[in-house]
Amino acid sequence: MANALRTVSKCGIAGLLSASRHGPCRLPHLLGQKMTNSTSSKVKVDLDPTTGVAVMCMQSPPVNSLNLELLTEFASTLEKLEMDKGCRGVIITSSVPRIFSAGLDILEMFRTSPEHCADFWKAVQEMWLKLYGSNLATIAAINGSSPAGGCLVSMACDYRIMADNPRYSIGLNETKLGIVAPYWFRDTMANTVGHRTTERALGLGLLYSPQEALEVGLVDELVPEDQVLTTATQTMGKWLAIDEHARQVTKSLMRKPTVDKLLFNREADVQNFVSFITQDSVQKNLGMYLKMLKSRKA
Ligand SMILES: CCCCCCC/C=C/C(=O)SCCNC(=O)CCNC(=O)[C@H](O)C(C)(C)COP(=O)(O)OP(=O)(O)OC[C@H]1O[C@@H](n2cnc3c(N)ncnc32)[C@H](O)[C@@H]1OP(=O)(O)O
Repeated sequence: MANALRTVSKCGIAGLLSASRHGPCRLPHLLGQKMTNSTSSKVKVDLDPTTGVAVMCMQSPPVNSLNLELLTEFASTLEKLEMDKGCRGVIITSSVPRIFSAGLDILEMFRTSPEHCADFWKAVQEMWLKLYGSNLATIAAINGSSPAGGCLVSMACDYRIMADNPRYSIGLNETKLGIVAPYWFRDTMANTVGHRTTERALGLGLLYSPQEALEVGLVDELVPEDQVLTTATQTMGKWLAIDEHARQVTKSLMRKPTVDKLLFNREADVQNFVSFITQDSVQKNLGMYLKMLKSRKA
């Protein structure tokens, strides 16, 4: 048990699981690597060595849609931070004005090959496993709209602070696209807001205003737009003031069953996604939704 808990503190919940199934946690070469002010194409990361807090900023205009590239970079950045002994907490935010993330990039699932869909879905799984199973304290600084996959990223954090701007929205709106949020999206939401609220939200494909999201517990706090990041930084101090080992093990106890469900069924989940998304009727729905997005501009 003591060994297992030590492994948790290095690798997060997913790391513990990979340790128990495949030997010691992966990517030992990343241990000790320092990341300060590194800039990559779609995720900028700033690690403050004095506080141990990193800010991961999605910077993929126009809408931070989660395509294969952004998802891969997101997951690998998080993995490096996880392995960095100088990092204890991560704040996730966006540099794109008015948008946190538009969710999964629909173009990755529309008229692409089954092989591409499978690779894309593996990247979505990987991002969620790393974030939801992270040992780091994680805060979403939601400084814009956050539909579907954007909402998933937010919910996978330990705490959510959203800009109090009624023009922004957040929620799992998949049914509005004629698609179905998979069970691990649903579980993440149910763990956040409870079963009944999730049932209604998913069934109706609800996108909540910040005030509504606060009321149902989808976000924890609303602040004026220009204070989202500073509030996230202050709040992180509270999470990091808790004994690290106690916080990490408690987080693992809360999240491990949900992480395990996907971790032990990844391949079946990929197959399920590919066979669903490649159906003609689903492709037609995605095509219509894309058309609708474009026609709103005109
Ligand atoms: C068994 C498994 C089943 C499958 C499970 C699949 C789970 C899926 C999860 C998802 O995340 S699906 C994606 C859901 N996302 C949305 O519904 C958001 C759609 N976008 C918007 O509502 C708006 O774009 C916005 C985010 C509110 C921003 O509005 P704004 O007016 O600022 O920008 P737009 O002019 O609308 O968009 C600019 C540009 O970007 C394109 N775009 C927007 N969102 C996406 C997206 N998610 N994927 C791909 N492309 C997107 C939009 O079409 C515009 O393109 P152009 O017209 O400039 O070419």
